[in-house]
Amino acid sequence: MGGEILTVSQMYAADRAAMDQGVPGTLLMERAGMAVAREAMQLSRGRPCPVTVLCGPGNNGGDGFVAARHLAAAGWPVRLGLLGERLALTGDAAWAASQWTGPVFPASPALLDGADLVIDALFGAGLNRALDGEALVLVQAMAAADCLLLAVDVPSGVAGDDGSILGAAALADVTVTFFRGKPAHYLYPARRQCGRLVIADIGIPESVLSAIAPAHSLNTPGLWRGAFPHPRCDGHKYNRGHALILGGPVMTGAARLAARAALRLGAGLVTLACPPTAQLAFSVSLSSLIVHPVRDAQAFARLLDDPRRNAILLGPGSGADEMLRQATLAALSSRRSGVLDADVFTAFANDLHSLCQAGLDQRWVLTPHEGEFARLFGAMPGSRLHRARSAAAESGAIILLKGPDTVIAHPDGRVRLNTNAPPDLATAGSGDVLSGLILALLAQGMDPFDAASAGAWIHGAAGQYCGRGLIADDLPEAIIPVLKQNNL
Ligand SMILES: NC(=O)C1=CN([C@@H]2O[C@H](COP(=O)(O)OP(=O)(O)OC[C@H]3O[C@@H](n4cnc5c(N)ncnc54)[C@H](OP(=O)(O)O)[C@@H]3O)[C@@H](O)[C@H]2O)[C@@H](O)CC1
Ligand SMILES: Nc1ncnc2c1ncn2[C@@H]1O[C@H](COP(=O)(O)OP(=O)(O)O)[C@@H](O)[C@H]1O
Ligand SMILES: [K+]
Repeated sequence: MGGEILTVSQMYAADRAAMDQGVPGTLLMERAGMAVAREAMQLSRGRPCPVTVLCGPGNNGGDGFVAARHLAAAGWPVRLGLLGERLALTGDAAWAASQWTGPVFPASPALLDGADLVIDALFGAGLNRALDGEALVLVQAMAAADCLLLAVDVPSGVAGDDGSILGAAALADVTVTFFRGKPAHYLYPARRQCGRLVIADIGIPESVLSAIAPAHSLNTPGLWRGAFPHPRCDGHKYNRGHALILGGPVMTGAARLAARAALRLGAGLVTLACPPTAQLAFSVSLSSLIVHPVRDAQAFARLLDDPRRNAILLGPGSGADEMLRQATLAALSSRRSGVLDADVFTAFANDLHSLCQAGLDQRWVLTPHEGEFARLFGAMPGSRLHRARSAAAESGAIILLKGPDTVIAHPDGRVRLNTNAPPDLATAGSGDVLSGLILALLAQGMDPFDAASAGAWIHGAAGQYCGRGLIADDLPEAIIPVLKQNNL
């Protein structure tokens, strides 16, 4: 199954396209409900246990009716509660209810008493306003219940497109969705509420995707493996790229981490330009690093006269001063590619305009965390997905918005969501390693959107490899095993 991510309206379009190709809606719902029942049986380890299915007024509820029927047929004692009137059900959901021969109780928290497993089929893609009244009470009761919870499509209360929670959503053990994942399955806070995600095949033909042309996908190696740089057997260090990093006078660790990561990921040479006062600190840190003292931004700009220095990183530990501003503007006007990180966002706070005027475009990757993002782009409304997309469109650059659910956005509207990063990566200097990884790939000529994607994924994989107790210094050392294990 591909890593495309469908918005709610795209999922409805996929349903419609499947029906247009002759797959009846009732069959889609039957398969959806069967997939839910199958997971419910697995969750209860194949041993029949008391199940409560809470069904809502739409097709999510319809899936619940189908799942209830299959569970009951397989010997699970099922109680079914419906929010709303049975006679008010329409379409496929009405059909699904007609196939259920057991009693239909009014949905109420009391139905959860004695259940070992609850199936949350209240609302899925059709949630269009914040939960309140009875619906909110039911979701709160599920959240408080001491039993296994399986969510149909999404935990009810989750907004499918942006991962926000509209009022409340219970923490599911498993969420079963259909055909493809939706943004909420990968974006916090909703991602946490989903538990383990199962994507079930319900017979929607893959071919419907070509007309839908999803702009969002999971960041998987399949997207960029073919473009991943490898050393040529007849090559030399210069055709593996020469990366240039601007270090600063005080926080030298950040640029050192980035440099180490860039060397490990295959940049042929890495030059670190720094104030003369910091030369010693950089020189003793890494023998394979070229250290170049620069007194001012003009001296830094002169390093760009050598066209072999083909990728630039500014920001980590650079110091948010006028020198960084001028060096950044010089780098942008040199028509190279590169990464802007950390102090650049402070030096250009609320001044995206100057970066754009100097030549910011899609050869550049910006890697802010939330705080840095707000510094450069101001307080934008909306989800992280929406904001990263808007910022990419506004700046013309690749935006990699860091966090547990890193969003990588291209100005043309494409978005990749990176989901392999463990929380252990939330440690000082880990972002500097990430910018060094992306820098190395840019230096080796990789397309910037792919370089950002591959860098984020390898960063996550390195985090997983190190596991608990990792510090940022460990990450560059994990690059060799990560590359080996993943045939990169
Ligand atoms: N063939 C298919 O299409 C397939 C679809 N599939 C399944 O369908 C699901 C989508 O179904 P759906 O579109 O019917 O939406 P659903 O999530 O059931 O909710 C709609 C209802 O909820 C109500 N409502 C909304 N917000 C509310 C609130 N805050 N508080 C209270 N009520 C609220 C809303 O009321 P209204 O706004 O009309 O007043 C309406 O009655 C999808 O998630 C998947 O599980 C699968 O079977 C695969 C095949
Ligand atoms: N909870 C988390 N789960 C997974 N990854 C995380 C989490 N928190 C932070 N990260 C990742 O760790 C890195 C931290 O970067 P950053 O905040 O720039 O740190 P620093 O400035 O110290 O280098 C980013 O790549 C971010 O995506
Ligand atoms: K649900």
